[in-house]
Amino acid sequence: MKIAVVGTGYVGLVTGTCFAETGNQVTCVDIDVRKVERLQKGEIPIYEPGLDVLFDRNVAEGRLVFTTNLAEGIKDAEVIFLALPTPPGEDGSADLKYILKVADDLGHILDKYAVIIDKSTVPVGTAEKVHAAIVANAKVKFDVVSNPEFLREGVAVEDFMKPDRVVVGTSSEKAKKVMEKLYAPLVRQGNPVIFMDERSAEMTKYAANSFLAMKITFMNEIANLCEKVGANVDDIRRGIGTDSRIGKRFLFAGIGYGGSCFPKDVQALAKTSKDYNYDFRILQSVMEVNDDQKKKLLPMVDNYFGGSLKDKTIAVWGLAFKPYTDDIREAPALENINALLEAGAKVTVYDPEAMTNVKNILGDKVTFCHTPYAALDDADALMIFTEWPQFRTPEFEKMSKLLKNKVVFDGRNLYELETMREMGYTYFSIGREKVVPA
Ligand SMILES: NC(=O)c1ccc[n+]([C@@H]2O[C@H](COP(=O)([O-])OP(=O)(O)OC[C@H]3O[C@@H](n4cnc5c(N)ncnc54)[C@H](O)[C@@H]3O)[C@@H](O)[C@H]2O)c1
Ligand SMILES: O=c1ccn([C@@H]2O[C@H](COP(=O)(O)OP(=O)(O)O[C@H]3O[C@H](CO)[C@@H](O)[C@H](O)[C@H]3O)[C@@H](O)[C@H]2O)c(=O)[nH]1
Repeated sequence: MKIAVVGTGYVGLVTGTCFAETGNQVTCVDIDVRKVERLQKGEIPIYEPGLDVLFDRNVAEGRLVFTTNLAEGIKDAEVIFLALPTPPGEDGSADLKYILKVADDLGHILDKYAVIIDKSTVPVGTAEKVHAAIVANAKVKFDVVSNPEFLREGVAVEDFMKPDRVVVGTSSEKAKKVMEKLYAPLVRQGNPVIFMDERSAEMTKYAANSFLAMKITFMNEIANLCEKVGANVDDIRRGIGTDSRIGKRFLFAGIGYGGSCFPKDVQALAKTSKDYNYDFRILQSVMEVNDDQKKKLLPMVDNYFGGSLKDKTIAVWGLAFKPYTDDIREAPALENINALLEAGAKVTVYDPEAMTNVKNILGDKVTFCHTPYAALDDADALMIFTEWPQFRTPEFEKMSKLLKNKVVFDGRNLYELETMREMGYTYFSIGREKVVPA
């Protein structure tokens, strides 16, 4: 099949590469000239594990090409994916300007039937808006389908190639057949392609993300209560996660959810509810609790240092919003670093993949270090925001020699309380008792 993917970011590049891998001829289109130049040279602009192998193979075999020219990119395409940004507008709603601009362009240049696929996360009613924007100028027939994406960054290739399910919203039999053919190689193990109408497909995406954000937030509230009543949230997680009705995943309490999706999608669903005069109370609480959770460690640090962080040096491990990505959108680390800087602290940081992106925002306001240990040298305390595997079993003896105070503020519950006690650390984590040296 000949496929065009418009927007070559985290979703578009993974979508394009994976569909090339299943034998399709894919052209990825992006307006970012520098990005397209890098892709044409064989460079992947994002860090996404496993993507390079598929990318290299499909570029080498000529199934994956890149252009900045939309008309050239969609020439002869049977399907055209829109994998464009939908950032929050000022009122929290998803901003559709990128999608509707491309839809308008498509209306002028479509010269044969194609299925236009909304892959971006878009509010209910967007497929109709995209249809209207194209039809205003189109000389040919086309269908607009809603096909939300559920991949997670860091495991995007695996999620895309082996999806739990594929959701397709369409009222067109012709488009349905095209979508069945397209996804057949990815659902061979029996995972379903679930067909529904466009509005339900659009809503399914927001329901999934909001539910997961709520699940995490529930555990964060349990964690906060655990601290007060003297219980351990990790035990609670094991105790309830083994109930198959609850499930083991997405129950990890921590420093709040971040990333490019959960925060904006919960906000956008709340805005949709408001637009339809429905008071979606749980969503309001989820957003409020998560905002507080992200700042949770700061008063503990402040208290530890007697109410002033002026001239203290705080080492930070982990900048990305989660491990195995370089993405720092809505990363809890950033908000905390800014607060530390405002309070007069110096900050030294280490992250295996996300430092370049942070450098673009913070410049020389913080010190970037080449190893986790270099960040600890002469620091007054360590804060942890991302559970990169290399932070899980550090050399505690070495850490003790580098740090001025043996104190760790851990937003990801990486260490056993017993270990920290034995090593003589003061250790603050989430939803577990504070460890103080005997
Ligand atoms: N990142 C994820 O994990 C993820 C997962 C599922 C769904 N989504 C949704 O997918 C959509 C895309 O997200 P993303 O993270 O890939 O975004 P992104 O910002 O990484 O990529 C978007 C790309 O679109 C390009 N673009 C903007 N306007 C364009 C135009 N007129 N023509 C061509 N290209 C244009 C940008 O240059 C950029 O490269 C969003 O709606 C997001 O909510 C994201
Ligand atoms: O038990 C957990 C699981 C996750 N998180 C946090 O939740 C955020 C999101 O994590 P994750 O869902 O793994 O990453 P994303 O790549 O943002 O993926 C989410 O958002 C995507 C974009 O819509 C969807 O496609 C995915 O299905 C959905 O999981 C991160 O800050 C995590 O640290 C927790 O705090 N506890």
